[in-house]
Amino acid sequence: MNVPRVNTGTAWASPRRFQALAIALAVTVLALFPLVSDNAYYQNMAIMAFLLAVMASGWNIISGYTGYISLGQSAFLGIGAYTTALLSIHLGWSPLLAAPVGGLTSAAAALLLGLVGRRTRGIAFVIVSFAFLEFAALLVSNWSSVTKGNHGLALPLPSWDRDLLNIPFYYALLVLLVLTVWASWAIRRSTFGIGLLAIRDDESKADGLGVRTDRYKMLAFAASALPIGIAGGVYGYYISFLEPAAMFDIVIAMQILLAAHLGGVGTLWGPVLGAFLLEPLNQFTNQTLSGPDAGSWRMIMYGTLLAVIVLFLPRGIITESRAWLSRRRGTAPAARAGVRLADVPATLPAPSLPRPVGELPPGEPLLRVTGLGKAFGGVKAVDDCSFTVREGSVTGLIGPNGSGKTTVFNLLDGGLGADSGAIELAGRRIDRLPRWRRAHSGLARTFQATRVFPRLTALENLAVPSRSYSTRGLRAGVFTGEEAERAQEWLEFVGMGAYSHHLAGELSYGQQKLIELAQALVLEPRLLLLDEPAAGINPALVERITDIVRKLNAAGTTVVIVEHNMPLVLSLCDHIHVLAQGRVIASGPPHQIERDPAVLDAYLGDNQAAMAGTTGANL
Ligand SMILES: Nc1ncnc2c1ncn2[C@@H]1O[C@H](COP(=O)(O)OP(=O)(O)OP(=O)(O)O)[C@@H](O)[C@H]1O
Repeated sequence: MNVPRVNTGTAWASPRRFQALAIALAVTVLALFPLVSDNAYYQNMAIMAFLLAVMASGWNIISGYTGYISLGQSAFLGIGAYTTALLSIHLGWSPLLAAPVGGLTSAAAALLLGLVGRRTRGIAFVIVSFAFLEFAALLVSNWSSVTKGNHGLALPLPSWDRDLLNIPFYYALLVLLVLTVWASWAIRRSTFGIGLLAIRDDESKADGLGVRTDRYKMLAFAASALPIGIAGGVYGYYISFLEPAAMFDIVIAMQILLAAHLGGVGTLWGPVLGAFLLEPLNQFTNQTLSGPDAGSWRMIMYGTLLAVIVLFLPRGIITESRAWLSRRRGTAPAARAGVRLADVPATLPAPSLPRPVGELPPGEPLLRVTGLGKAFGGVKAVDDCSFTVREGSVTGLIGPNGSGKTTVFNLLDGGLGADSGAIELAGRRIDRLPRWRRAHSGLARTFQATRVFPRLTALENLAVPSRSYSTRGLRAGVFTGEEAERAQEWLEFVGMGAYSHHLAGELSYGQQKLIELAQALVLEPRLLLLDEPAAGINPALVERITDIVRKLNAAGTTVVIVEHNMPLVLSLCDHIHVLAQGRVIASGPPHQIERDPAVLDAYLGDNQAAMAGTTGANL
């Protein structure tokens, strides 16, 4: 099965080809420039532009791809520079050879910041990253026995022929820039990169789909700091004198942010373009602003510029111009509003995995929940809750609003930790397993309020839960490989095959529900938890989802449904558990449950007569 491709125009004039030509031309011009001109001013400007581009591209990996906005990334420039300087001063290493060690030291330091990133997100992380920069500056200032503190540290002067001037620095940083952009491209095209983008859009959801988010983030932090640290080593050698105030400067962090936002955060070339556009301005301010207030004026200027960009060019030059071009050329995926979805195919995509957990002992339920408890402050949302789910069944979990159904799902999939009780899947305790491992143990779920990754395409959404998903799966070509084809098959199974290249955030609520369902199915779960699959969608879509559930069940998937739509529950489920105040008050087949006095009482209090006429309605 082929993944549909977006029309990118005639081959000879396609934007992709135009972009490749422009890049090749720019790299050639930059590579030849020092050979045809010995203008030191422009060479210096290019060196500084390369430096900023490397830093902005590195920043883009953790902040653009992964969504952890860091104000501390310039600390890695300083760490790389100081490591390089100390190695060259004390061990006599050539600074250009010591610079990669500076990069590795920065990557190691980034892991420390990453440890904080395991627990902190959003604005709190921005503040922590800024504190990290300040901490690094203070450490270097005060550790004078090693760093010479505020007196500064002098590096050896270049040993090469004076006629070569700055050419070795120029090429060292140009090569580093090319490598950084290449690494950035390879990451973006890998399953690892898709995982980072998923973390950016919804980290806890990515976790629930089997992405090892902690490990991914740590790797992203290290990958982001490595090139910046190497660049720091080269830059330190270039300026030959290091001072903490200059090397750990918040103004550099601002420039990185500004370059990335100007070009386009999260894009491959945006940070590079932004750096090249910003550098002339940096040079201008260096020449015109001097004196003790120069730093403050620069901050005011960069801050204002950032505000202007965020207001008038929020997605940056690259993304805005791409959107404009595709509107003009009509290459955006065609709007499909109101288009009828394709029928659900008669058969499921062929399974690609062996059963994730062992065969069940005879008589053993697939899911056994025993004495589960969860309290939020004084509210006992789930209280000594016990039930089982038979393999091959479609089991309903119903109950009045606030009875704890969603909390039970959250405890099952590991989104919440239980206060007490045990959960066994196929005879194996899973309640102490991390969330991603539960997803890989055969458990998948959908959410009451649908959660897709809005800035990923439908197909990329389905690449996130790929089973081979691990850092070992770091490779390019996710869009054309076997995984993309399987993802496409699942999209087609739910009727969304024609939408593979649409951004999930631009699809309708019902379509997003189907994408989320397909996403869960890519995991090939043994137990599928559906939280209100029929809520907020039209009857035709309810019928489609019912059809899908029946087909999945016929193929061997066990399903647990939380739903208020009673006709759906009664027609689809072969067994029902009723929750009230966090515990199971009744269990049985649908015909028994709909007449159970305890159930009627839980839903409607004493007004049981009214209930007699409502079994066909939503509860
Ligand atoms: N994160 C939370 N913090 C505090 N209280 C919570 C939290 N999540 C759930 N609760 C409380 O736990 C109880 C059970 O909520 P839950 O969402 O599990 O019920 P539900 O049966 O799924 O309800 P509904 O049918 O309305 O979706 C409610 O009283 C709710 O307010």
